[in-house]
Amino acid sequence: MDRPRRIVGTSLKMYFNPQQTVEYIQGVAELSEHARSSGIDLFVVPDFLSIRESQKILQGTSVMLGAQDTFWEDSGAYTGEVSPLHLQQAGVRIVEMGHAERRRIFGETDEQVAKKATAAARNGLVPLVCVGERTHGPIASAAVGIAIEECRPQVMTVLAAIPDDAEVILAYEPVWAIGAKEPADADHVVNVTKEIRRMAASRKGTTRILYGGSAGPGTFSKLSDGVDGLFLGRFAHDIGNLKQVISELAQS
Ligand SMILES: O=C(CO)COP(=O)(O)O
Repeated sequence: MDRPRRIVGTSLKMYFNPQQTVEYIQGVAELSEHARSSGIDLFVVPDFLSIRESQKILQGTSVMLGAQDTFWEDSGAYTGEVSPLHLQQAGVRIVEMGHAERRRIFGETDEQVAKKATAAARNGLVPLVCVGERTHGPIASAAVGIAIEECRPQVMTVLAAIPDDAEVILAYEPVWAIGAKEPADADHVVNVTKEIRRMAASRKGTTRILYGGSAGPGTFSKLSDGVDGLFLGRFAHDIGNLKQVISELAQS
């Protein structure tokens, strides 16, 4: 089966203030041509406060703008929430949901993630659904099975909810590998993501699978059997690293 286009992106989480975010987004905009000519899709996910300014900087480039979360209703009395319709109207193309930090700190459930993914797809946005096991099993061989069984409901609840032809991005981010010194072991990631790909094999819509968790330069080449790209955190704060990862995706 043909593999989809490779894709890399980064979420800024809550690391940068608005001024730092603008400067960073300008740096990403300058990578647009490098990504486009390399045949790599590129996205960046600033905080909500910076969405409009980021859109202005990125318009006319090939860089896709993302948001870090969304609500599942389009409008109404939902204090503090952000509408997927309004995100789409603001120029957002990709919406992240179910990140480990939101599951852990804010109690986000598979059912809520599925509702958010449905709302994103309904508004023409691509859901970027983060999945991953919380702890690493003590023995490498058993850890793969444990990870797959923990990821399965996270993936299947979303795939059962969204239209079969909707585009979706699944980011496999083992919770224990987020904020770590190094990414998860490559064999582990490839084995788990191959199984995640099987979970989505019958879908009509494009399904891309990313790896996230302390990823950076040097990570992708060992994972290319399993994933279509990377979802970067801290190691993309240096724009040079993001540029390097784009090159590696094009070469591997
Ligand atoms: O959570 C992540 C991306 O969503 C990964 O973050 P780090 O690369 O900083 O571990």
